[in-house]
Amino acid sequence: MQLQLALDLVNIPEAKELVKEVEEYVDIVEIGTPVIINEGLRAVKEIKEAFPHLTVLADLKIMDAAAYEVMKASEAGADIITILGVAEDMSIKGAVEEARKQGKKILVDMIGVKNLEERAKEVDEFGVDYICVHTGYDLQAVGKDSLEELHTIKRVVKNAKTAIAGGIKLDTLPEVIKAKPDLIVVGGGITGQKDKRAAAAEMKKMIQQGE
Ligand SMILES: O=C([C@H](O)CO)[C@H](O)[C@H](O)COP(=O)(O)O
Repeated sequence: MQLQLALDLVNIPEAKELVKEVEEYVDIVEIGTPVIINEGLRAVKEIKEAFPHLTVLADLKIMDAAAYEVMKASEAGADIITILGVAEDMSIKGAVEEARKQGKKILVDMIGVKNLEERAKEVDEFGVDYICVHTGYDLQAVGKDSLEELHTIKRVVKNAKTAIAGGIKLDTLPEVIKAKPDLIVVGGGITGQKDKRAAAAEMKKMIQQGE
């Protein structure tokens, strides 16, 4: 199980400070969609240059023009790029093909997918690297989480790695760990804490103990 730090509500200098604080405990650093909207792919480039040893994920949540956007994120230094599960099959296949050319990986974000079981099976056949269930900020605000959905993809996904994102905190992490996803994405559960390093260290310890 790997731990991904999601950076969403920061600018580039703040992102660098944050990564410096917790890098020892995280496996992947996500440059979140809001950061890319604010700063562009320059954020991916600067973080990869500052931390070349870390795996960097660009959370583009691609919906269209997939091959082109995967190419651009790859050029900026992203190791993993996200596309939406609700995108067209052609787009997801195009993203995978371009990622293979570039030596990168594709994570499919299943946010908003209505028939999760059916779509996860389909997307899994396209050769994607990760399938991620995700409760976005707007549904987190009304108390939703993705634990049930994680159990669903764990059951039906045969090839890709499984991942979960959305509102995971220290107190909800044990239930997530029990379901054994390959990747656990945490944003506010680390970045919103006073002692971010301690939160990341504790999460990493819990994940390692759960393996
Ligand atoms: O993808 C995300 C969200 O859509 C905003 O871009 C977050 O990175 C993801 O939800 C993880 O962050 P937390 O929910 O704060 O853990």
